[in-house]
Amino acid sequence: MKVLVIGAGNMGLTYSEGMSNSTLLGKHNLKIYDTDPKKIKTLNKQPQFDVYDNLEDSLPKSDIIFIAVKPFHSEDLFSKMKPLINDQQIFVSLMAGVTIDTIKDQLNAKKVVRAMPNLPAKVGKGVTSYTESEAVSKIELIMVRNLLDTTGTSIHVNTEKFIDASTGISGSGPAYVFYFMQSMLEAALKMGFSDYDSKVLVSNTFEGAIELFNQSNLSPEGWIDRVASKGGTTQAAIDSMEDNNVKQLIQDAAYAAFDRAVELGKDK
Ligand SMILES: NC(=O)C1=CN([C@@H]2O[C@H](COP(=O)(O)OP(=O)(O)OC[C@H]3O[C@@H](n4cnc5c(N)ncnc54)[C@H](OP(=O)(O)O)[C@@H]3O)[C@@H](O)[C@H]2O)C=CC1
Ligand SMILES: O=C(O)[C@@H]1CCC=N1
Repeated sequence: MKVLVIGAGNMGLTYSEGMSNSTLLGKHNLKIYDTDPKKIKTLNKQPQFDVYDNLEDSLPKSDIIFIAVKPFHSEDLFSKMKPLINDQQIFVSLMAGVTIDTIKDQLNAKKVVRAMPNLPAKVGKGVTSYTESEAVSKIELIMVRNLLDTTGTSIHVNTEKFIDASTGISGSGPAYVFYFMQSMLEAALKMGFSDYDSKVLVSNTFEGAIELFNQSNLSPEGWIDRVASKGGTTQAAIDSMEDNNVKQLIQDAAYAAFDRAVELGKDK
């Protein structure tokens, strides 16, 4: 099985690294194509990849093709790919918004998997949702899932609505967590802690809370109750968040990302 990754940016390179570290693909079965000469130069120093600066030499002989360019580059890319593809190839799009129908139409492809990963894939802790066009067989879907799982874990969804929805939860989600971290870091700095101490306080608080959550059956609300004493400091913080409608604002943000994913699909 030969795999080609198109676009060696955040996601494309992350997936390439994940797949190259697994035993699924032998040597010279993983190719990367990018248009940026600087990226090509850097990648050429990494022996685990076969690096290409053109589609003619990389695309026709590949079985599974990951597409990891920005959505607004897809139309131009598809027009260049179209004359070089065949009906047996499977195209796995990691792009936000771009629908399976758009890919089938603009690329003239039959077998398409649409996936929504997230950036913790870089450390093997990614979560990817995916769904497929009718022409993708069960065996082919298992092969794709195995590749997706090289970067963490995955969930299969039955409709593309859930790909757009998961963009609002897990795809963009790491940025919401970082936003929360940044806010706490800024509060710690304001209180007078050094950069280093602020980082230690905040990052260990996040890590510890996630670990507690993962090792129990308790909901986040259940854990809040364990932290908060009646009339105490945590209750003061939670009351402040509730008074300011923070929960609703976070939900609104997730829906804004979901809506934007749908909108990106309509732009095509
Ligand atoms: N970043 C994230 O956390 C997530 C991203 N995604 C999706 O992944 C996709 C890629 O995002 P990301 O990795 O962040 O983007 P990047 O801009 O980091 O990477 C895209 C890469 O593709 C290159 N490129 C552009 N046009 C072409 C082309 N025609 N042929 C080959 N390579 C090309 C770009 O080069 P150049 O820089 O010169 O344009 C760049 O190196 C997006 O569609 C996004 O929606 C999904 C989930 C999470
Ligand atoms: O912001 C974006 O559009 C992409 C999709 C999900 C995360 N990054």
